[in-house]
Amino acid sequence: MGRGRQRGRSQRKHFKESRENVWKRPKSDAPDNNAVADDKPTWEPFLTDNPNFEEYYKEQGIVKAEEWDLFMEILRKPLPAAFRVNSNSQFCDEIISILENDFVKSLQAEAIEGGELEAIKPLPWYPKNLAWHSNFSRKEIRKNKILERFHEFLKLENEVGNMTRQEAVSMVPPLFLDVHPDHFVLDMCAAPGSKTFQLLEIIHGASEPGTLPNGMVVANDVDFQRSNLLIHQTKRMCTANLIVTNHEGQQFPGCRLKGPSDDIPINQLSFDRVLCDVPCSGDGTLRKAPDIWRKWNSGMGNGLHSLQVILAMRGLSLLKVGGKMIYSTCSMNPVEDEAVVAEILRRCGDSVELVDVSDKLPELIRRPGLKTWKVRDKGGWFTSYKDVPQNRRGGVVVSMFPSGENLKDSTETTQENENGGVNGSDDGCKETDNSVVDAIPDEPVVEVSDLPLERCMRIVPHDQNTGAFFIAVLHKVSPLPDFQEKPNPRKHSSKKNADSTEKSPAEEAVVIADAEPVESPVEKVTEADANDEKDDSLEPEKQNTEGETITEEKKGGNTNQAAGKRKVPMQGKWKGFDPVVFLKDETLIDSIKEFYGIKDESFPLYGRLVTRNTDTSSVKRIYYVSKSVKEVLQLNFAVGQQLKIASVGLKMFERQSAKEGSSKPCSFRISSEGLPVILPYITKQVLYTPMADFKHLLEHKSIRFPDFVNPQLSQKATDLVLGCCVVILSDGEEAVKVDAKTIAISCWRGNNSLAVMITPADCQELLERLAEKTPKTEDGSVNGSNGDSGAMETA
Ligand SMILES: C[S@@+](CC[C@H](N)C(=O)[O-])C[C@H]1O[C@@H](n2cnc3c(N)ncnc32)[C@H](O)[C@@H]1O
Repeated sequence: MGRGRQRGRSQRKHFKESRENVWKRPKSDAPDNNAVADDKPTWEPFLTDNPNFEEYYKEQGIVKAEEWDLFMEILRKPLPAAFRVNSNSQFCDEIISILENDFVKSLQAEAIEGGELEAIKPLPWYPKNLAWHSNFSRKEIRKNKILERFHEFLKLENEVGNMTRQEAVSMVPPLFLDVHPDHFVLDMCAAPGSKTFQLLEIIHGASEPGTLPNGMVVANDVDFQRSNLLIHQTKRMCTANLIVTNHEGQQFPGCRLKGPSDDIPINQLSFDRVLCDVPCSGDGTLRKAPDIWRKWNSGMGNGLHSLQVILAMRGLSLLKVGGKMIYSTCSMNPVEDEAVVAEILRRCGDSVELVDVSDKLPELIRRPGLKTWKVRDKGGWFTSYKDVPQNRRGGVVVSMFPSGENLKDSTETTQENENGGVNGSDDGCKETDNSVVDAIPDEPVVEVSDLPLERCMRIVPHDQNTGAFFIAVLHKVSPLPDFQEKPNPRKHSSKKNADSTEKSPAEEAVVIADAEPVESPVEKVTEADANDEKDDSLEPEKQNTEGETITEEKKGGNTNQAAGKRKVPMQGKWKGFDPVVFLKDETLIDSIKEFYGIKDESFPLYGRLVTRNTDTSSVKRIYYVSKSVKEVLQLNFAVGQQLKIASVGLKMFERQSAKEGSSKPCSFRISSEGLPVILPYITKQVLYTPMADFKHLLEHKSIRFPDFVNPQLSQKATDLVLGCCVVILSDGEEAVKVDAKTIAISCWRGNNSLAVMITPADCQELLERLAEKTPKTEDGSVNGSNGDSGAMETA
């Protein structure tokens, strides 16, 4: 059975930031206030004008003068929807085939009606026809009756993890990162997680069923609520190779052990690949988030520049020598793009190169990075830092300019200004030979960078009917200058309080712009939801003699709980975060192994199971972690829990609820999320079921033992021990070898019946896939289901 699907998510909640009416706004927002006040909110299209925006980008020469009108025309049009098929899904080929053979044709008439030649088509630059562009906006797909079947298809496949709706240009950065399955990858600003999902797909790309890659992804985001979107997003992918953390990227801990340790294979946290997809003004997403038209001003980009520089610098310092990092934004603004890349190249000297990737993905139309640009603030335009009056130097910093130098006073010793930008070139950085055209004293100068910034890429909307994006590929060729390796001091914090949810206007715009899930039922997230082992009181952790923070597991009752008080969860020094605890309770682990017939040599459980509760007796969920994640967790314990972990591993076992009943030998059932990974190793509690009974089970959610179509199955089902079992679709009732195409579901063997333990969406999706596999009879009906529900008993 393949990965990339999750059957049985519980507690689905709806994402409150619904983006319905994205192209409408309340009339009260309109500058024309002549509208009569009315209790009823009235809606009108968003304004798609902003003179400041136009003036800014004309002046920057972002596109040639003759292209300007087309650039603006396309920017004002709603963004066509794009989506990706999950390459790890066991139904990947089937989904692509449905797109190619069904929807390409069936939607064409509607596309022609709208003046387009094609309704949907694969993005030519994305490998293996996995990514698709549609000529309909998201709103059209939602509202147009003729597109209803397509809409339902997208919704369902997105929900079960077979597809992801993602803006086309946002799919680009992971493709340039050159990730391999054994890489340790850091996604520094990861929420809501569409690129993390892509990175995980690549990491898992070559794995056989039941095997895990050697690599892993650490997905980090400072914003707790957005991290929960990310957790939800990546749950749709069956992965034990992910840690989600919640740090300011510029402070991301290096977890460096002071001395070598025989027990811990790695002695610091460093990465082969880093994705630094920074917070930005987001004007590349104007077509998707037209409210940015109203909010946009040049201060948004200026205000983020210094944070972007220090995020990128921290990314590079966490990168291994020989590793690669992508710096990307969904902004067109050179102050957030080329100026940041230029500054990090200056700071890193010869240790980092900007990679020329012009020969990669030739079908992707992009433009070279700019070599010259200007800086604007309320005071006007500046072509050089020397022209910036003293009273504007708080907001405009020298690193925003192409030379990165205060040309007039370049010999002066200058200091970091309050925004964290660096004045002058005496910050220990290599001097660059940026040229200055027309550098006559007191005359306006045009600075042109001599750094190879043309190697950066800018994707503009009118080249291929997309949003805009900026991407730079960096290669660390040697250690950074010493002083650049350390995390940035707190004064560079992006927020006063790292855990605060307060946002600058620009960050707010980002949140709106890239909160990808629109109508998908993404969980509404709260801190309590994320730490949803609410009943679990937690033991304070103890320090062992080597300074290791340890959490003790107790076999007895929970004394804190007895006291009737819920303590604030505590993960080492991190308040509000449940602890991460390696499960060491041998009795419990042995009972699981015995019940499902798992041999530890083939599928190690010891050392690979973690919980979020110090008290084993009240653990509700047990997570499985890959060897790579285990090693990072060990290192993290050894360095005093520097990582603030929001989520880790793959939910593998869940305590049976009272509703399900109890199974004496083992009180943990296999979670649908974890099933694909453990399936090849389960030798007990398995029922091999031919198509007719398998479909019957999915259709009716439960079968009473006498009602199996195949009478031998009645006996085999009765022979299972009361409790969780796994039903595998097979040709007969005999065991089959599990492979990537094996279809299996978690079930519950009750007193008199067998019941599925997967969500209705998962049931529906499986039934649709199976209908495609089932030969049709002459009258066109589908074979393999007896259509007779019989009397059912729920678990
Ligand atoms: C452009 S979005 C990232 C989009 C994401 N890479 C994706 O593809 O889904 C930028 C993210 O940076 C986060 N962020 C803002 N400041 C940050 C900081 N100092 N450290 C880490 N993340 C930060 C925001 O919460 C936001 O989720």
